[in-house]
Amino acid sequence: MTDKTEAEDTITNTASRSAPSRLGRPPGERLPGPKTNVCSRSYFVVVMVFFHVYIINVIVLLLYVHYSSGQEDSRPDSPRHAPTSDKQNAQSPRPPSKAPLPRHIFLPRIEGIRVGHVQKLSLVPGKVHEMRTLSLKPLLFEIPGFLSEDECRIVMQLAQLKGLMESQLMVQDGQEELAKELSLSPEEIFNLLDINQDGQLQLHEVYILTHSRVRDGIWLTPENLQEIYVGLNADKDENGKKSRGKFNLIYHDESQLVRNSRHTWLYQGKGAHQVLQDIKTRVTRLTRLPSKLVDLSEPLQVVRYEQGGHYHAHHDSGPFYPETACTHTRLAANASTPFETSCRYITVLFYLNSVDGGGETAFPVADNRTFDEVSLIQNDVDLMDTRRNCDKSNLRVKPTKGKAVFWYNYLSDGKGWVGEQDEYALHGGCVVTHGTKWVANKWINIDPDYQRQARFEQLVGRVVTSQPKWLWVRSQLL
Ligand SMILES: O=C(O)CCC(=O)C(=O)O
Ligand SMILES: [Fe+2]
Repeated sequence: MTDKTEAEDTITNTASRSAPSRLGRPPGERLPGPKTNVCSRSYFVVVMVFFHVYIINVIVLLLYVHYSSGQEDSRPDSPRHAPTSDKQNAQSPRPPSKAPLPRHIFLPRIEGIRVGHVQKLSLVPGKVHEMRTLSLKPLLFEIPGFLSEDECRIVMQLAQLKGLMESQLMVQDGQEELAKELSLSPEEIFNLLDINQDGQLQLHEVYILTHSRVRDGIWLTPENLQEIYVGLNADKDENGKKSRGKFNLIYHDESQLVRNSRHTWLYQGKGAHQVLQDIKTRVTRLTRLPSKLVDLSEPLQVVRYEQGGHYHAHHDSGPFYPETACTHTRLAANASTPFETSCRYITVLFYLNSVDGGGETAFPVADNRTFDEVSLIQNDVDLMDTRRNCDKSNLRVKPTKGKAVFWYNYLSDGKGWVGEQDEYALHGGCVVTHGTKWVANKWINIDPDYQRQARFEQLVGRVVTSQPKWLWVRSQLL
């Protein structure tokens, strides 16, 4: 070939230079004949084609990475659904927009089959756990030996090291301070409850009172309520003073607390004691939920009851209405909502020791045919009273070291997400008659409002690079 281009020349030269010894030719010597030129030209074309394709691929890839990360940074909600202005892009972090996020998670729910059904689980290498269905309403299971003896001991020791505080249900530090600062007299407290200020507590006010026993950390027995109510109505001249006196007694009696225990919180994320991280991993396997949901849930709560300690029946989660916000996702709530509740989809309760006497976990209405709130208190028998009426509960779980029980506090919405609160999930800790009782709670928080949960995850995902994963600066949950 005589009309060979400069490029071809370069290629043939390069080719000949690159393999002198194998071909047994001195460096710089050209391959003879036209066949060689044809070969080198096609070789050149093939190489160039590959080279260009490769370069184009790299450019396309770089452009894709550039644009997709830019979109994520600048659009907190959805790259496809929520285009934002440049001004918004300059601010970080920005409030979540209302654009709906596509659903990509469907929550698995373990089937109970029937009461007594046993399923084998592989949660830790070399060990098989057995999970037994305890009730279908609520969906409740027990797993003996979920924690080893060492794990129980370490969790209790870590809790002691951290220090346990008085569990005054729903009375937050700030409120205690506030109450002290206000130094309310029993009369003033009475007036606070007497909504219509007519000097009497009407049925609906008593109702609020009975329900506010959970809110205010005070437990009122049916007799107490009756005394207040009947007393007020019986003698119109005297009733005010009489009832207020009784109210005084009730309000200051410590044994009337909704809960009589001490507790602390143990962080389970990176850097935490290995046992705590292992427990979190095991819970993720047990519940089959995406690990992100478990990671973003509350820390482990460790509780210690002394002899005489109890926890009256309660729900770990509140009911959910459109205007209710979940405590854990309030960061992602668009507007301030009038009600806030803890949204604990699942409770995993671990028994860290075997209790000498009492201390069972009672489920007063488990597997009842129907749920009837009114029948919880009948003929002076208050099924929610775990100091007196645990023996009348439908189901009681004995605290045995290492055992875990877990249940769903919400029903499914039938579409793979969280539905309504399960009223049958009512439970409490029976009074400890001998010794002490140690338990730990792992709650898995999921917002029944999918959009809010997804926005919360997005927001937290962006903040965690510089801050600890757990954003409950001061938990309101007990
Ligand atoms: O102590 C128990 O058995 C129950 C504890 C409990 O329900 C709770 O801590 O929320
Ligand atoms: Fe509970």
